[in-house]
Amino acid sequence: MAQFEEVSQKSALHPKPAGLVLQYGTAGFRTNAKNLDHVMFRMGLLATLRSKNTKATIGVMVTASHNPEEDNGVKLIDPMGEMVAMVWEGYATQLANAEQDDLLPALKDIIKREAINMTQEANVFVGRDTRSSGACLSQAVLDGVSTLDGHNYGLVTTPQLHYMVCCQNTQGQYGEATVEGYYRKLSQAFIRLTKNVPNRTDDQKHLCVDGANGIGALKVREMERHLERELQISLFNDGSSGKLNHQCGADFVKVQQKAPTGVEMTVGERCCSFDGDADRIVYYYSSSAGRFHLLDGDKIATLISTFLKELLTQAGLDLKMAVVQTAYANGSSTQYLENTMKVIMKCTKTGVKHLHHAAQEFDIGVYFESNGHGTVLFSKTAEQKIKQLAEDSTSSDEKKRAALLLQNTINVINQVSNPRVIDTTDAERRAVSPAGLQEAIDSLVKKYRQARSFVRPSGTEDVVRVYAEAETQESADALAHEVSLAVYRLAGGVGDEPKPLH
Ligand SMILES: CC(=O)N[C@H]1[C@@H](OP(=O)(O)O)O[C@H](CO)[C@@H](O)[C@@H]1O
Ligand SMILES: [Mg+2]
Repeated sequence: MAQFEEVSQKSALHPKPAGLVLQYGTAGFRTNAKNLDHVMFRMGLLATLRSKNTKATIGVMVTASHNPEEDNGVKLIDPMGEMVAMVWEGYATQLANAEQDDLLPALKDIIKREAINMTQEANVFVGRDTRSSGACLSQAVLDGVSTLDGHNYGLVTTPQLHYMVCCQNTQGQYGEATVEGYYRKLSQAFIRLTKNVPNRTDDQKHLCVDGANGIGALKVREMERHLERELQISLFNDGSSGKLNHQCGADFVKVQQKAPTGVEMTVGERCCSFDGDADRIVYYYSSSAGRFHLLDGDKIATLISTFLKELLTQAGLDLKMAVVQTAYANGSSTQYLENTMKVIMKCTKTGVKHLHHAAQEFDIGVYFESNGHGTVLFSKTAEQKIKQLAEDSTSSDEKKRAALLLQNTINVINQVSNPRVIDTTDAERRAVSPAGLQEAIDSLVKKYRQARSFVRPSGTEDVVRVYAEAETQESADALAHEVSLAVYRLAGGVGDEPKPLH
């Protein structure tokens, strides 16, 4: 077929370095930008197939999120704005790793397995963050998508591209598939929501935003114009001089537990940080004693679910709400939500797609990773019940007010999303191999008060991650070090022995 001949010719312009092997991990492909041209071209091909296969628009986001500026990556977005289906992650890996001569057979294999009708039209939306390699790499994606079937949105955040894909596939029901449409929908809901907050002070209208020197900075500037001064933003790390994610951004703040470079915090001032593609957020402030307080994903989930629970009670609505976390959630947040707030709690594997799927099982599913990825999902039934109540002329003022606040909350939230020897179970909280590792961790944990620890292979880097929590910082550090040594000993460590953590 002519289509395949064209693929053959074009793929020669995007050659794969022989022997290079990459894996579609938790957040797609991610590595040094120099090694990604062929991957981008091939993801353009794959997104086209996925679009024909689902008869819907598919998104391709070119980003390496919180990683250094020199890196880049790519992730695919499925029709409703969610992460691409798991079996297609496998196809992505096959296609990215096929040597030059094996590309066509690999492509034909996917077409056959999924019984794809090649005459079906395709539509692919492409977006990228601010990395300097992004323009060329998104062009390589578009080379893979036939020119008629692609739309390049250029510079957008990951949540914006998810939103646009979802709008396109719901014929505008979710909103208008443009960046302006995104600002309008979210800012109008925000203004309505905050106007209903009694006695909102000027302090509460002010927010310091660390843009991580990336796309979040550009887009928050654009959005500010729509907020009618209901939110006044002081923007730091706007990309005009600093380097992307360097000494700033959500990951830096979460890991270092301190303010990013460039943000001058006054006591009690509200601050927040995005990551490199603005799909993570963490908040922080400093108390009068100069102590740094972080509001990470665990705290955000706690605040949101408490707020929603209050409104549900006021509205008299019987909706099933759950909070979904991962093994990284601080044990006290889980206990507080479960025992004090009486919220249904779920724990899943690391990675937004796992949390997202678990959250979909409830009328209202609040999900957050500790590092600040997350959102709230409302089922269709929940949305309908809330709408009915808001429009019901016979219900009391209090109920109506609560229902209206819930409605504005739904609209202010962008609901669409965004190795090897060690094997784990129980949402990655226990290791089943290598033999003896879990027992070793259990006996180390027993030595400390209020302690938890687990290990798991990262889904985005070639490392094993060690997590530890305990009553004091010193105990947590000591436990982390001891568990790292056990991993090194029992999982056949290579390279340097692990060093104590800070
Ligand atoms: C401990 C941690 O923060 N892990 C991150 C990280 O995954 P790893 O599988 O741990 O490398 O990157 C993922 C994608 O961005 C994110 O979803 C996840 O939360
Ligand atoms: Mg990110």
